[in-house]
Amino acid sequence: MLSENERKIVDYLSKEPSREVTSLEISKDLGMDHNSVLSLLELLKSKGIVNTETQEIDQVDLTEEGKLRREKGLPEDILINEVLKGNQLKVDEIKKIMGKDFSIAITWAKRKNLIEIKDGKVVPKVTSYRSPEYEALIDPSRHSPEIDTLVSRGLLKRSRRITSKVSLIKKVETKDFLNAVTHEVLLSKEWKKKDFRPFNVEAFPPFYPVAKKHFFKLFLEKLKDVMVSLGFKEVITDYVEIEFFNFDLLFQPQDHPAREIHDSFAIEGKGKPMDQNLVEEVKSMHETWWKYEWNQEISKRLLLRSHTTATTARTLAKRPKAPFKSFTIGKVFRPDAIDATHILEFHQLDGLIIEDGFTFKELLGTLEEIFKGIGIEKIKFKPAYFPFTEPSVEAYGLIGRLGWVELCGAGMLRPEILETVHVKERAGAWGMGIERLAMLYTGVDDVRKLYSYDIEFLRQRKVDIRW
Ligand SMILES: N[C@@H](Cc1ccccc1)C(=O)O
Repeated sequence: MLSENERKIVDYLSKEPSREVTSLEISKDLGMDHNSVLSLLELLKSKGIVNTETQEIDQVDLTEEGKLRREKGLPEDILINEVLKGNQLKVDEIKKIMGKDFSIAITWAKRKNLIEIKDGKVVPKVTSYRSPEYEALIDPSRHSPEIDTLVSRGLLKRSRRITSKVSLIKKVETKDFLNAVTHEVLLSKEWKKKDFRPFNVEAFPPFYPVAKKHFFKLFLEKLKDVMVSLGFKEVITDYVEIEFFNFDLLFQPQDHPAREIHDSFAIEGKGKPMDQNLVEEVKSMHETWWKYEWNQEISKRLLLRSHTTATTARTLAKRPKAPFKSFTIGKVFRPDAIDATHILEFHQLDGLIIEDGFTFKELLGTLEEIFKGIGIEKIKFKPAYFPFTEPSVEAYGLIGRLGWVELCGAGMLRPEILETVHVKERAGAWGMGIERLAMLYTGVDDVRKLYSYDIEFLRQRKVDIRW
């Protein structure tokens, strides 16, 4: 049984059965894609209807640059024309006329001995010129010795193409089948005279992939779901931040190396004026405890936030009423050398809990709950240091064959911070990096792949979390 396209080819070949034709001719005459013709011929061959003989033919095609040169002319041709027209032009004048083609034009004109340069002037050595390569560029299918030169100049490229020589070896009745039961077919009673085309019920249907969300986006959304289900409210603030929220409000002194705990991307300009009462409170807190002169100008400097704890600082500045639970997930920016585990912009999740009598133990318990939410059952804590929390810890999770993996930094917000924002209750905070977790759950071994646009790669990704 022949398909409609197979039949078209057989019909075409049957017109002049003794003539040998090529797949390229079939493709051109029947208006079918050449690759489809090749695969249809393979089918016909396997059914013993045609014989094919594969040939490889060399062809040359114009490159993008070649197309341009064909339109505008070769640089040395343009140059020599200008020189002949302009009567001993200076090199500088030629430079102006030729623009960025100047050096290619001079190189080729000299190589071909068309010009010489004397006393800063370009002197022609011929009275007219048109390069033989240009003729070859107009019609690259003619085999001329210039083709090689054009290939080496990057104006033409060679490629090999597979074609087939085809001959019909079996006569087949190409029956005209009915494709469907239509109104006309019924009325004309055509169905009594002709057969219906049999369907191949074993053939695979074409694959139409259903669009889905980017797997990393999906991962971020799942994390949000966990936080929301634990009663945290989402807060979103901007990437461009003032040092006041990235550092000062978090009790990182301006003249202290702690300020350098994150190298950051500075941005030109200054931030808008802020709540001056809060500024005064922060100033006095820094000056009382760190004993230096706090400078408001420094706190106005702009940067790309280096941690999402800046969002927590902004939340605190609004003097939230306890009990209060918030989180943020967003990008942060730190200068670094990019490799499989480092990128300059990555995501963090920061959380904040304010509650009367909230304890350090409760903070650790909350973190355990969050990590359980994303399938990490075993967690341990190690003492750590952050300028804005005391006590501070780092949390580690036991993740499959990877062993203990660092998950986040956390601690009880320092009283110096809570006082400046007039929060009387106690507060816990934490910040965790997201990319590493996402890599663990999505089987990606290079952090850059989390941002991939490669459709094939993306189609194969799954977010594999039991939560
Ligand atoms: N901001 C810290 C993490 C952290 C947040 C909140 C409290 C304690 C630690 C970091 O980026 O490493």
